[in-house]
Amino acid sequence: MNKPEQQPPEIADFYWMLQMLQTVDVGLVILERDYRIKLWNGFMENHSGITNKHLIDKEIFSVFPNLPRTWIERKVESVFKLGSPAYSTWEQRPHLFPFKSYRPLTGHSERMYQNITFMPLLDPSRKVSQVCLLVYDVTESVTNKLQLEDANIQLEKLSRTDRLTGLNNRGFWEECLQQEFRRSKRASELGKVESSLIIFDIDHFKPVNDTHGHLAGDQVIKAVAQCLKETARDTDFAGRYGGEEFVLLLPDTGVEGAFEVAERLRTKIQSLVVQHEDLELSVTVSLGICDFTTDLDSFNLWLERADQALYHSKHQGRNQSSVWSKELES
Ligand SMILES: Nc1nc2c(ncn2[C@@H]2O[C@H](COP(=O)(O)OP(=O)(O)OP(=O)(O)O)[C@@H](O)[C@H]2O)c(=O)[nH]1
Repeated sequence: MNKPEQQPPEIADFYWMLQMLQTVDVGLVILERDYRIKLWNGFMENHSGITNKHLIDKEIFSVFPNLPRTWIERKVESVFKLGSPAYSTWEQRPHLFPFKSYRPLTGHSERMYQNITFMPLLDPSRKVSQVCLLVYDVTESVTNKLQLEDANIQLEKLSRTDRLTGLNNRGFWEECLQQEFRRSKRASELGKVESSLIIFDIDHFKPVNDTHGHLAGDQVIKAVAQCLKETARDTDFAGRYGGEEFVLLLPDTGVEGAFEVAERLRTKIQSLVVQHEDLELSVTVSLGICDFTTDLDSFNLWLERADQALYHSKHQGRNQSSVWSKELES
């Protein structure tokens, strides 16, 4: 009987190590001092579609001309020079090798996210003779992280948005008002500040609900909100303050400008025709305006004064705009 051929222990070790390098779920690329490829393991073969034997001894930039050469050279040269590893995370560079992402869970991400380590490999005299690039596929954890961030952004947006109208809700809008109040207070110490507030309310809204139902009322609220969105500038802050009460904060706008905006809003809403089933509904609004003045000691007082002006409009017959003045103080 033939005895199985015995191999010297070093050769056997070499084989199992080679198999491990080939099958490990991390990309391994070994580069010589002159950037020739010495190893391109199974992971790299599978994801690039190019086998080790086509790449071996070829200069990496000649086979992958789209690689960021200057960046790689900077990393590799530092490893040769200092003898210590260098790193790159997906946050700095999402990928080095543009491999497709195949993971079913993360199907929406087109490319594999990669963390890269550049490892020095030492020869027997302890000199760095080669550099090994370890390519980690971090797509799954990155995608989870990005999805979580997306969800948080959506949640934050939802938490400050009014469901029915899509306007800023009362809580978030009040935060904006507080901030604008603080900004105006600070700026007023240095010079003149202009900033105004409009609050308005749909006239006789209760009968709309009572006669035509809540859904009809909701349609009217949505249409008024749309007018408000169309009238406000990008730098203004529009919000739904309560049921049929709306607010508009106008930074860098004096009382004359705010009055003009209020009147534009009022006439626009007056000419609205809201379609609900076979009904055509029209409404008007009453508005109150108050500009920032240095005697205001809180944002609440600013709001209160605008509200006093709004009630003046109501008492004067509705469908009109009023500017706050001392005489309106109750
Ligand atoms: N459809 C609908 N109605 C709402 C909503 N929020 C508040 N309301 C209604 O709005 C009405 C407000 O009525 P009032 O405060 O009496 O005011 P008004 O009838 O507009 O009278 P004036 O403001 O004095 O002109 C109430 O009937 C509320 O039920 C909402 O989201 N949808």
